[in-house]
Amino acid sequence: ATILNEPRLVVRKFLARPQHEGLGAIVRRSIGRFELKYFDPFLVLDEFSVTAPAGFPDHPHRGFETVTYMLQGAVTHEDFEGHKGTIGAGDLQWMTAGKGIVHSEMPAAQGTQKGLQLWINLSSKHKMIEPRYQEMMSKDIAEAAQDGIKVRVIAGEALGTKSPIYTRTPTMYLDFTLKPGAHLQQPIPKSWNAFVYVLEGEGMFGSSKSLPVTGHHLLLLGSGDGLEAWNKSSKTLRFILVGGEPLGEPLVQFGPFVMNTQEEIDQTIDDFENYANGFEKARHWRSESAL
Ligand SMILES: Nc1ccc(F)c(C(=O)c2c[nH]c3ncc(Cl)cc23)c1F
Ligand SMILES: [Fe+3]
Repeated sequence: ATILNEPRLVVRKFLARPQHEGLGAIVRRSIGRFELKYFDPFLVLDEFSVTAPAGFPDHPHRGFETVTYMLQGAVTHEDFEGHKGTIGAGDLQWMTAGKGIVHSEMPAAQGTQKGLQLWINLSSKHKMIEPRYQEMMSKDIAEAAQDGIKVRVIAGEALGTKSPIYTRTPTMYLDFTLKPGAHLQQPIPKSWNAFVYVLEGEGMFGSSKSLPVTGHHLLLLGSGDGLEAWNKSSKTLRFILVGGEPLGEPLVQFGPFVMNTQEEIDQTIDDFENYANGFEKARHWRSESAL
């Protein structure tokens, strides 16, 4: 049965290559790299790989959200409010930094920890809200399966299944696994920007005559009412589909500070250096993992 009237075509394709980030960590950055600095409302998509003692030691965030989804291993996060936890394979941490968070994100186990971290911008009216976490264990993430398709619904809705995650900036985040031969039609609100990031196997996206796309590739989708995908290979295909409502606001970014004007960035740097306006607890806090 045809669900989509106007399947979105792939308008740009990027191979995410490894680069250094944090302290000795490796990330494949697709959104946020030079050629694709911002895909409104998305600032960064990192496919990270980190092995102790490397990691992401104490660092701040203001003005956006980080969504960490573990694929292998585990990461312990710890912030300046004393909020601490470990996210293991399949677990999710949706962190709304708002007016300010200082935290560390370090390997929690031996071996290589792998996952995805997506940075979602907040609208000017939400940039200075109180920080907030929404955390889900793998077993609690909504799953649905149908016709050779399995979906884990991180945010939004798919195959009639909804996620409980509240997305301030309206967002969908779907983890799809397609068996050989499967064909997917997933609606996406027409006004949203959307992309696919392939994790495993090879798939066709947008048109069944398009070239197969393999892992570590980011595909920007054009206009239309949804994503159509095919797995015509003999292996399992796994990818994430992420979409969000563009904010359409000015963007001024200084590393982990994302505001709307240079003055707000200057003020943020001043707040951070003077432990003020949301960064008070950074004055005496150091993570236990600090070397
Ligand atoms: N500003 C800035 C500077 C340096 C960093 F390393 C970071 C940072 O923590 C991360 C960058 N990508 C990541 N993917 C996964 C995880 Cl768990 C953390 C990060 C950061 F935010
Ligand atoms: Fe962080």
